[in-house]
Amino acid sequence: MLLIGTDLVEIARIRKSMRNPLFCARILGKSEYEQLARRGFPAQSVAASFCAKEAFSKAVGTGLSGFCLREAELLRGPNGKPRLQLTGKAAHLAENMRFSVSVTHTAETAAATVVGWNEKSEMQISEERDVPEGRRILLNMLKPRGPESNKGCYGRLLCVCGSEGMAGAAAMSTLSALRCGTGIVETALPRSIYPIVASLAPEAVFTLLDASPGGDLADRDLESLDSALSRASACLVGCGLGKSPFARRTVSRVLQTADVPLVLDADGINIVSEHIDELKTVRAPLVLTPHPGEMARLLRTTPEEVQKNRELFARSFARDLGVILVLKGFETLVVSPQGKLYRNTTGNPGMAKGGSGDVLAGMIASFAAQGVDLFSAAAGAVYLHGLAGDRCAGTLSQCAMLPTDLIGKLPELFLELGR
Ligand SMILES: NC(=O)C1=CN([C@@H]2O[C@H](COP(=O)(O)OP(=O)(O)OC[C@H]3O[C@@H](n4cnc5c(N)ncnc54)[C@H](OP(=O)(O)O)[C@@H]3O)[C@@H](O)[C@H]2O)[C@@H](O)CC1
Ligand SMILES: Nc1ncnc2c1ncn2[C@@H]1O[C@H](COP(=O)(O)OP(=O)(O)O)[C@@H](O)[C@H]1O
Ligand SMILES: [Mg+2]
Repeated sequence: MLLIGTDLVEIARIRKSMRNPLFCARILGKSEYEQLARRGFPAQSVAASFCAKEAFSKAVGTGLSGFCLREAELLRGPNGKPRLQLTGKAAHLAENMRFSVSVTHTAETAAATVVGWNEKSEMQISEERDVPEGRRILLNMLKPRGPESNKGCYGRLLCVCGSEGMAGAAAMSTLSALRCGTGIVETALPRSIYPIVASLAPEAVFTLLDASPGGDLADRDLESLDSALSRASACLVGCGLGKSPFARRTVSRVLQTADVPLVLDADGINIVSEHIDELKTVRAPLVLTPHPGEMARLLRTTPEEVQKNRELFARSFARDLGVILVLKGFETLVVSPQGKLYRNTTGNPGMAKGGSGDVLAGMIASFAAQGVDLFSAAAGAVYLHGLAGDRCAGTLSQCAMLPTDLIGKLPELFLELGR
């Protein structure tokens, strides 16, 4: 976009106005006033300044009432070249624009022409406007990896996930966390499923837990869990954990002791939904990632009611409990306790398969472990997870695509994001 404004003034008219001693102070900005004062306020130069202001007002299309005249100053560089210096409302009007000015005069008249153009090309502006919010969040939060960085720079995520019968949930959350760049992923799981998960995720390290003979978490394991938590920069609890006494004690221990960001998913949510006020006593920053069924358990209502009131319920839950809430499903919502809301635009029904949520939980937790603020970690992961889903649908079909395919798509997407 190109803007142009021009103005012509009788110098005699300005000379007359200058008989009022306040005239120059009223129309000239501070630097402009000082430059002209040093030259004894020549009337033709004051007239040129006046023209430049009027020409600028025509270029931006506001007229002289759109800003204070002192805010558009005509200054001269050491070589005499004029330029416009804009402050206040005038600078605001000129946002993202650059201006050039040219002035001239004869014995009777002074004139100025102002030309303005976009600092960024039309294409750049339209490209930026077209970048979806989720992608902007992702690009802001994913810093390029420094050449001398090491795994310690990318966080240590503790995943407390999996149980006999649901080893897959532990594997999928561990793998997706690894694929999102965390330095170390440590997964705490029942000893019986360790060989399965370790063979699927050889990069992870493991803490093995044994249920006591009564089916509860053994005292020895409480120590292992505490020690793993003390090493972690974030923790994910709940994917495929079940609701056994062992799972309940594990969730409660993590909630009570963690002071790093916590992602609570699946059975982590199901377990706290039985005594939801416990969430108010948790010191750690929290993200909860319920699907509508889990949200219904949290609110003691039905999934149908949740679906009818998604935004209202998500907002009030996040506010009342002081947590980030990710209400999953078509157009997943991410809401902060302060009322910030992200509505996702990616994803498709091909993701409506057991395991998609476990993949998402690992992604959010991975970003949180790398130090990304929890709202961005959640919104960025939700966007990326849906984008992976859309790509998978395009190549594998909504029918045949699998949650593990979402993890397989991540490298291609990170490459496109330049990370
Ligand atoms: N391979 C593995 O190891 C896997 C392990 N997994 C692990 O399984 C555990 C149980 O988790 P889960 O989500 O499968 O069961 P659950 O909480 O009872 O939810 C179902 C209920 O919620 C409702 N509902 C759900 N979505 C809804 C929607 N969009 N919109 C509306 N309603 C919806 C649904 O209602 P319905 O439609 O049936 O009336 C039903 O009542 C958990 O630990 C998880 O991590 C799984 O991740 C799979 C892969
Ligand atoms: N129709 C849909 N459109 C977009 N995303 C969907 C759709 N159905 C499911 N998903 C996404 O798939 C994931 C399912 O999570 P969840 O129900 O917890 O699965 P699971 O626990 O089986 O792993 C969520 O991220 C959800 O938003
Ligand atoms: Mg789930």
